[in-house]
Amino acid sequence: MAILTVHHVDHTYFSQEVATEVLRDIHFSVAHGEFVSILGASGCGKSTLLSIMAGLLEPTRGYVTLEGHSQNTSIGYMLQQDYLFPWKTIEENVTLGLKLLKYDDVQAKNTAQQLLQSVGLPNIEKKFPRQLSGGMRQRVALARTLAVDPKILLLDEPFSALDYKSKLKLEDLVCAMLKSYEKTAVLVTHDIGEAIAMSDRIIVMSAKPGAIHKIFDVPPELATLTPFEARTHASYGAFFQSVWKELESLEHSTSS
Ligand SMILES: Nc1ncnc2c1ncn2[C@@H]1O[C@H](COP(=O)(O)OP(=O)(O)OP(=O)(O)O)[C@@H](O)[C@H]1O
Repeated sequence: MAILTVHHVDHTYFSQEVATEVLRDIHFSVAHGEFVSILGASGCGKSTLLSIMAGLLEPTRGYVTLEGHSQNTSIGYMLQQDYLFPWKTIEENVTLGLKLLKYDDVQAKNTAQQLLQSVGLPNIEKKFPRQLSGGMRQRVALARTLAVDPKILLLDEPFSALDYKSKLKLEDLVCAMLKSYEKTAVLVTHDIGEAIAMSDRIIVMSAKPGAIHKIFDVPPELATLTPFEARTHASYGAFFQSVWKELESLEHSTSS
């Protein structure tokens, strides 16, 4: 069953009387528990689409539904930067959303402690973001996103600022957490390997204006593995090539 549907969305930015058509007729659904990646060239409108899905931006045409209703409560958003508040402790950062949801202090602290433990960061509640590495901060951001128990997580290149090893480790952690909390996710990325390793389906977007060019089902022998295992599986290379060719064909069609 579809948890989120993007219904024929168009978007045009208007600035200083210049109209830039960024998205055209984007239509797709994401099933409960599914992991979908959106892959496309820089500037093709991926972040714009994610902002529309999160309800942060009103599309020029079309709409988004969450479980059949016009959205947008219960969506978690995780970005390239962790956006932790530097003056708040890790515990305060993770419990912030829970406080807004009127959790009492003890409940909020327990939830934060549990989540920090599951992302491999026990005993850091009283520390401040500046005392943590980039990878640790993104793990805190993941705990904060999951704390409010969103129905769907929207991930906008959350690993791109990390070193390669931290990125691979966080990919595995995110997938494990999504599985254990039975969450649905949509990831925007430039990284074909990351999209293959993490997803069940990959949406390839063309540019100017951004449109859905092709949707790949990730072969089940890869989709059922952890991201790290998928990257080293025998069929990874051939599938990588198919996705790569599709992106290359788009580049040539726009540059010719
Ligand atoms: N607020 C805005 N006003 C006008 N144009 C904008 C605005 N935000 C984005 N754009 C333009 O819309 C297009 C799509 O931007 P968007 O950030 O959605 O693309 P993207 O695929 O996420 O890019 P990247 O992969 O580089 O992050 C770009 O040409 C960008 O310059």
